Amino acid sequence: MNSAIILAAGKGSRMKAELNKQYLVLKDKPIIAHTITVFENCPLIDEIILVINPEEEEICKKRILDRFKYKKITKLIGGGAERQRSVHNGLNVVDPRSQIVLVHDGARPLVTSKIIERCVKGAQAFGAVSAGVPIKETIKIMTKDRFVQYTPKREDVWITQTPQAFQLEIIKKAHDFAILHEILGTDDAMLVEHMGEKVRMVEGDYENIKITTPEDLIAAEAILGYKRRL
Ligand SMILES: Nc1ccn([C@@H]2O[C@H](COP(=O)(O)OP(=O)(O)OP(=O)(O)O)[C@@H](O)[C@H]2O)c(=O)n1
Ligand SMILES: C[C@](O)(CO)[C@H](O)COP(=O)(O)O
Repeated sequence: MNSAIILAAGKGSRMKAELNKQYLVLKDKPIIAHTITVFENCPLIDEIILVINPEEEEICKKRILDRFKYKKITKLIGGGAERQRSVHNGLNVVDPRSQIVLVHDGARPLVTSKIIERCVKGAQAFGAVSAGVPIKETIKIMTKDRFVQYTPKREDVWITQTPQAFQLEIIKKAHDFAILHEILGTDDAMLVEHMGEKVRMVEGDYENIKITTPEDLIAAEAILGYKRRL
């Protein structure tokens, strides 16, 4: 069986909206509802653990759970001050029978079943994978005083997305390692890297954007509109 931890416990501060960005409407439903629906409809996913801000439990129940009546959400749990803490809280309640655990940003509503499938198969084969896409720009690594240190070769650089998928024992070990060594990462793959384990990149999609700032909402509306016309 495979579990998905969907993260929605952030503050959405960069979105500068009245409401946490997860509950902003994108086309016909809240952002988080788009995200959960993809996992709900993916045959490779058996359970969904939804991680929310406990202060938003009522809004989540009223606007999401009572309205869409998802069958695969087995647990609704509180997140933490950092994304990593939210993931850790999710890991604590994953069904122990799970082989693969996916961690996904609730703020990435344009994820697809195909990306999920690639992540599950990748984690089965390699132990730890992250969705991602090759960069299209040129990247500069800077010094502290903002001078260019060097320019990595474009073919060596990908943009990390989610889902990130892991064999259960690997990701649990990585989070315990991070706590022991006081490592705070911006993604879960980084914690596995810090343990000296390999992480394989699998093909995400340029449309699998993270809705972080207002213009991302405009982009997501446009992508959804375009996809509906296909
Ligand atoms: N303590 C946190 C921080 C983030 N997240 C989730 O992790 C995903 C990626 O984080 P990000 O896009 O940075 O969301 P926020 O932290 O809410 O945004 P901001 O940094 O603008 O406040 C989001 O779905 C967010 O809800 C979480 O569950 N718990
Ligand atoms: C996990 C992630 O989406 C990979 O790109 C990203 O690191 C999340 O960062 P955020 O600051 O929590 O948005």
